[in-house]
Amino acid sequence: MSKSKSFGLSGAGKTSVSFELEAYLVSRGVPAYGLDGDNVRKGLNKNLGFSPEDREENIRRVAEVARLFADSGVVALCSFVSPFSKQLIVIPSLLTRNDQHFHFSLGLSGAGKTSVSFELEAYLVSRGVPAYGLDGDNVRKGLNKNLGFSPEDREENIRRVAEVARLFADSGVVALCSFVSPFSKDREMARKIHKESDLPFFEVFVDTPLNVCESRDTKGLYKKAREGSIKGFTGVDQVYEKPELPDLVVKTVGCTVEETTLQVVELLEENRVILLRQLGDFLLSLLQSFSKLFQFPVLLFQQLPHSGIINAIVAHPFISFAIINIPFMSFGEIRMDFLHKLRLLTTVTPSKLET
Ligand SMILES: Nc1ncnc2c1ncn2[C@@H]1O[C@H](COP(=O)(O)OS(=O)(=O)O)[C@@H](OP(=O)(O)O)[C@H]1O
Ligand SMILES: Nc1ncnc2c1ncn2[C@@H]1O[C@H](COP(=O)(O)OP(=O)(O)O)[C@@H](O)[C@H]1O
Repeated sequence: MSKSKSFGLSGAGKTSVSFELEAYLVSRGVPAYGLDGDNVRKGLNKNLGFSPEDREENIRRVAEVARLFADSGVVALCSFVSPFSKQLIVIPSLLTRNDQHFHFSLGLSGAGKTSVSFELEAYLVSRGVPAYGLDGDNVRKGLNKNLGFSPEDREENIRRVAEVARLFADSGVVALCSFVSPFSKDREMARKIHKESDLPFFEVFVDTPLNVCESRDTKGLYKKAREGSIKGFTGVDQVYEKPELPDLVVKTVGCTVEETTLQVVELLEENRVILLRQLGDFLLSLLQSFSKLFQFPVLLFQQLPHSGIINAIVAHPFISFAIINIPFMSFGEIRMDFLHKLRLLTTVTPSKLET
């Protein structure tokens, strides 16, 4: 996979080459996403103009976002008019496109946002759902390294994160964002950015009491804040506005990271971001009756929800191959789609299959 960044004069054809390349890569199963003036200057970099300083900041942010994409396994194809050329790292990946969505987890420092987000990312990726965690560690050290913790900087931090998450969602990767995000208006802005693009947005409040966060003091920052060597620390000398209507509230006291994560998984299942567990049961029972009837069904599966089911199917003596493309569909729609595909492959009528 070659590294890619196109530069040139406006109208030189950079964007169309990038689009062609994106389509080519995606059609061959290589996740790729084009970043250009259209999707970056209208969102993430809309507060930048065209002075030399702003152009430099524009490219710096693009390079940082491309790095995040590369880190998530998506080839970033950047088309910009710019004299500041920097090579972008591109990591080929076996991940496939999936439906878009954005998950925003917020809470005090030490609440458990990052732990839950990591666990959730691993859960989703292991099930073939491309996901990538954005947090203070990978964002504040790169894209947002020119921001601090004043209310204004926190607002800009969340705005940029929401814009980057929107790009991730647009590329087909679930963006899992863990930020303290102490101000309601900033969270509302993040929600609005997604709603305007018709992207699902879930706000998860990791509700861990301040005294617990403080006793965890995972980074030793509460101690410093109490001693006064850090100013404006959330929960100590800066306000934390509790979310009024989050999509989910999770607790972390008296339960493990896995248990807390499972509650978020359930939220995503309920909203059909990930497949319902019952789909697996349905497929297995259908396959069993199908193979009983015809001995050699030919089926090809894509994006199976649970690895246990894949193993059970692959191990099945009568099954060689299966096709199901499972996007953002309801259980009933998936069922219809499955039956339709089986009909194409055989002369079996759905009513026969259902018996
Ligand atoms: N003043 C102050 N207040 C709060 N947090 C501070 C501060 N200074 C540094 N840190 C560390 O930075 C992490 C929070 O960054 P965020 O980007 O999530 O903050 S915000 O959403 O812009 O409010 C947060 O990381 P987490 O512990 O992972 O939440 C802190 O470790
Ligand atoms: N159920 C739980 N969910 C999340 N974290 C938990 C849970 N129980 C204990 N913890 C611990 O709390 C700490 C949370 O730290 P971290 O995830 O870095 O928080 P944050 O990202 O909100 O600052 C970790 O040490 C983690 O192991």
